[in-house]
Amino acid sequence: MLAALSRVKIPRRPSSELLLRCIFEQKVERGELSPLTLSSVTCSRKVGGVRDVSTSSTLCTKVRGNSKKREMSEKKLTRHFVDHRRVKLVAGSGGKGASSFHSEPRKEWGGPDGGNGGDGGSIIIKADRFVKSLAQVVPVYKGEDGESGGSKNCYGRNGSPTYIRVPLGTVVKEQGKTILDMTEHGQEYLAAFGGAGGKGNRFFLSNENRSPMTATPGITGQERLLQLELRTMAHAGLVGFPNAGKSSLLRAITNARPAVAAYPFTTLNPHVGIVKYRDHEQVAVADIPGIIRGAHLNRGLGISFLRHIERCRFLLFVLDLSAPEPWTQLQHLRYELDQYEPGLSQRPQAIIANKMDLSEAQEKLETLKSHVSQRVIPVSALTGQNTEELILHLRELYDGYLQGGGNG
Ligand SMILES: Nc1nc2c(ncn2[C@@H]2O[C@H](COP(=O)(O)OP(=O)(O)OP(=O)(O)O)[C@@H](O)[C@H]2O)c(=O)[nH]1
Ligand SMILES: [Mg+2]
Repeated sequence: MLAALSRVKIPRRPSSELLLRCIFEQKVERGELSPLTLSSVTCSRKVGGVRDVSTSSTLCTKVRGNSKKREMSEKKLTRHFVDHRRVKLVAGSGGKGASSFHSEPRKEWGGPDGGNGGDGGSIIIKADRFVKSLAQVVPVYKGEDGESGGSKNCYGRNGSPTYIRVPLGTVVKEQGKTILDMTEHGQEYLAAFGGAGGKGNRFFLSNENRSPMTATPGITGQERLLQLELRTMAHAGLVGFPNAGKSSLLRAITNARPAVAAYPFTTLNPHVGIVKYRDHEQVAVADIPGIIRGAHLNRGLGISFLRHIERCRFLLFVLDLSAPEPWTQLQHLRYELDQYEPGLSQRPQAIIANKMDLSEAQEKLETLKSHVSQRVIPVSALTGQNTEELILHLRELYDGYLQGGGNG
């Protein structure tokens, strides 16, 4: 029996992918995980060439690299990238005040000399542009306690503040309510106040009471339970059903390298790529994992990614022209976005008809155009065909956003 079993070949890769996906989806459902990639940003920093619309021939891309390598990187990123954390903060307590009396030879009644306790250390959340994910944030932070006061009027040392460094774009929430948005490098938020130090008996010295015995304990530090949430900060978001070719398109127009494969939910984390223009303007484009019907009810990869779309200034709806009715895809996508946040689908947008290299695409493109009022940009992410028009339109959207008071 065992020998027979050992002869059965079990395909290794598909099962491990399935396992990874199951684990991931379960974690996302439980709200423990909704990773978003850091690498993409790092990738995009590596971009050497400047995007120039007159050199469209360089835009043609192939799906490069071997699939094993890409898969590895995606797994690695899933493991290391964290965009959601619940943290318990307990600020340091104040040190207790001392109760003592000065005494030395020939000066027996020197009076009270108990010093005050030091203040407890506060906990401060600080935005840092060098931090790229919430992976370093631990579940519990305990502030440093203040030291107790001593005799001879010695004051206790204050507890030093504890800093929690978070990436730009982190939203701090308490009981589901947004408290603040960390958008600037160096921005600080005093999240939990340290307790005040207790008073030593010297403090209670008065004309009425020349030898007070009283000394007070320090006050306990503030306790809070906060949620930290990291949202993608990209100008444009590629929104589409799984397999529509979003990742391929990001590869075609930027130097980011998200994984591309012929099965749905290849992309598990948003990737950000940068389109560079000759005048040094840069537009960040995010490849967001595929959205399916019912995503607003947390189906598929669910709500966690709709959260990232919310942050994008404009949307690029990517439609798969090899699908039987690409225009229904668009309706479903809009519906999902609006269910998540009313009006979200009305952001400045472009409709991208992808996979134009396929034979039946041209016909469907005409039908699609008759179904929608917005501009439709036909492209092929695989061959790079017409990505130039997309890049130009992206710039128009970006300029429109800047004129509308955006600060990039
Ligand atoms: N023929 C053709 N195939 C394409 C084109 N763009 C993407 N594909 C193929 O479509 C499949 C899916 O592409 P991806 O870029 O992974 O799609 P995606 O939208 O990122 O998918 P998810 O990450 O699963 O949401 C891959 O097999 C691609 O090679 C295109 O323009 N033409
Ligand atoms: Mg993808």
